[in-house]
Amino acid sequence: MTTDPVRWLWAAVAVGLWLATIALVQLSRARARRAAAARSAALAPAGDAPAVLVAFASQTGLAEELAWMTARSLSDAGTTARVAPLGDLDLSELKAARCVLIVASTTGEGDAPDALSRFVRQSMTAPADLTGLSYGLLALGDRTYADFCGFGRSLDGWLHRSGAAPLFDRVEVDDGDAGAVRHWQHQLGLLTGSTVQADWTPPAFDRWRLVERTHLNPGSPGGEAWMMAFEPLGHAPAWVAGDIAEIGLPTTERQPAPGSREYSVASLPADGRAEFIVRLMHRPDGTPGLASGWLTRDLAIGDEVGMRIRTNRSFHGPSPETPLILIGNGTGLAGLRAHWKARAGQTTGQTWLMFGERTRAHDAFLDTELQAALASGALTRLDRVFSRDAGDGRYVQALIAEHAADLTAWVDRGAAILVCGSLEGMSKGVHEALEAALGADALLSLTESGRYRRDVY
Ligand SMILES: Cc1cc2nc3c(=O)[nH]c(=O)nc-3n(C[C@H](O)[C@H](O)[C@H](O)COP(=O)(O)O)c2cc1C
Repeated sequence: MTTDPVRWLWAAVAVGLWLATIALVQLSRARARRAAAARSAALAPAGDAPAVLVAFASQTGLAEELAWMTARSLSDAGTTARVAPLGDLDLSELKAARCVLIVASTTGEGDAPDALSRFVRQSMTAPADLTGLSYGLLALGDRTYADFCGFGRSLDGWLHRSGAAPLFDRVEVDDGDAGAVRHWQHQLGLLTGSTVQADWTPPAFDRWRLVERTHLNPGSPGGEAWMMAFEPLGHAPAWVAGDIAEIGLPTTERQPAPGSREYSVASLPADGRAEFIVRLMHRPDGTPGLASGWLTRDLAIGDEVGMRIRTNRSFHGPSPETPLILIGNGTGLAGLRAHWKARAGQTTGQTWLMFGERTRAHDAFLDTELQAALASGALTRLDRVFSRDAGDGRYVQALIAEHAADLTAWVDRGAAILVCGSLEGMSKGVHEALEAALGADALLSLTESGRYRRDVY
């Protein structure tokens, strides 16, 4: 044993530090426990208070799917949850919820999903009084767009200005990034005090086999467009017109991480197959696009792919009696086709298709089928425009201007409008043409009542 007083002094200091560290750790653990308890209290339905609200703002269905997974996580941890579209809530309902978890995607150019247009106009133009409301926000976006998570961010700012208190920092998800989604799950775990988190991997992909591939536009000045048909091997899911398929990409050297691409489904379960229109894309160096090159070039008839079909509520059609105006360009014909097929053979309101592509000679996609649909009454009217044809040079929006009076009459009779195709150029041009034909207010109220819907990409 040492008798050196300096060593004794150092030993005493070391023991003191050690004790202080333990005390600090315990204090911070107690603080963390108190914070977790406070957050759980924010979640736990007090008395007969309603369940925790999980709200979603979704354009193509992913935010909705994640909202349901969030609710399931909460209920697995013993916290009752209810799911609602954010756009259907008014401010008093939101405030009364006291605790809301929101999954919000961004669409267009940093915009809110279409179903939120009324909410944005009526509720978000100025700060509201949401004091007493706690919220967690999962913002979905994609960094390849200029305004990453634009809507999620403005929603967060508005909630904050309205006096609502964030439970944790906004979680931003870039293109479905699994790490960010796990972070959201972790936050849910802290809220509910549950450490076990069910696996959130989305439903497994079903196996499908490529059975047919047809070149729709040989000789076109534009990129090749292919109609591709897949048959299910085993389980065949149910879906409706407007839904979206995710096709799994093979992992290769160029694509080491598993990925998927989304396509509008052009057929219905009754067809016994899932059909898509795929445009062969090229990268700046001229090589075929990763997914489109694989689908239209490398995949052979008989080859298998993994695929799952996702509900895309914001592009579902109206009731059969409602007159329907379908507007689109290029591969957007796929999403529209499922709609007129769904109305074939039913007593329906009239169905009018407006379609734009490059040349009549090479790009009159599915012409034989369109003529048959006209003959059978599945389509009642067809107008097409070909932008590269001599003396024409107009895009699909030109048809709206040209037939504005008829279009207005259809809308006055209750028609719904579905638009499918490219975001750049087409959807903006079509939107402006519809505003010019119908008036901005009328178009807004069509959006709000779900009679104007878009699936643009
Ligand atoms: C037409 C379109 C426009 C988009 N615009 C943006 C955007 O401006 N900013 C962004 O961060 N993400 C944008 N995204 C990416 C979406 O936010 C992302 O795909 C999200 O997961 C979609 O979720 P949802 O299925 O719930 O709508 C856009 C996606 C599409 C299809």
